[in-house]
Amino acid sequence: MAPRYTMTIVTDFAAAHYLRDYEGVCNRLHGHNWKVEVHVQASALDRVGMGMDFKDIKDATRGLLGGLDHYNLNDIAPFDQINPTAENIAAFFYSKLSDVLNSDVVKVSAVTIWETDRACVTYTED
Ligand SMILES: Nc1nc2c(c(=O)[nH]1)N=C([C@H](O)[C@H](O)COP(=O)(O)OP(=O)(O)OP(=O)(O)O)CN2
Ligand SMILES: [Zn+2]
Repeated sequence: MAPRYTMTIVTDFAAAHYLRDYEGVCNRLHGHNWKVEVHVQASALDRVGMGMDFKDIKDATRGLLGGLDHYNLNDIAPFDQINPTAENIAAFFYSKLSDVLNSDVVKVSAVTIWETDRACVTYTED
């Protein structure tokens, strides 16, 4: 069996949003403290014995958060064009983090966005 290690970090950001074309109160401006879980898989360890340093995953994720934290997401690309749903936010993080973290042995495997304490979306790709 080939080894597989999954590293997970959790961070968060606060922002406002509203949902376009949505029947319900969420079509009005409101805010969330979104929790962002990033899962990264490695098929081998480095010389230290890590699949990927948590710090590197957090730094990459927080680099993206800086562009969202305390903004109205509807004002910020791509959410000025696509709805800032948890699904679209999860796909956004997955794509951006894959660009900077993926290598021959490491791959972003999933991003989970918790919109509230009781509701989340996980984005993965086959
Ligand atoms: N599949 C999705 N459903 C909903 C999303 C989403 O992104 N993906 N988003 C919303 C709204 O943004 C809303 O703010 C969150 O709704 P909800 O989970 O219902 O939040 P509440 O805390 O108000 O709900 P409770 O009933 O108090 O649990 C809606 N749906
Ligand atoms: Zn909302």
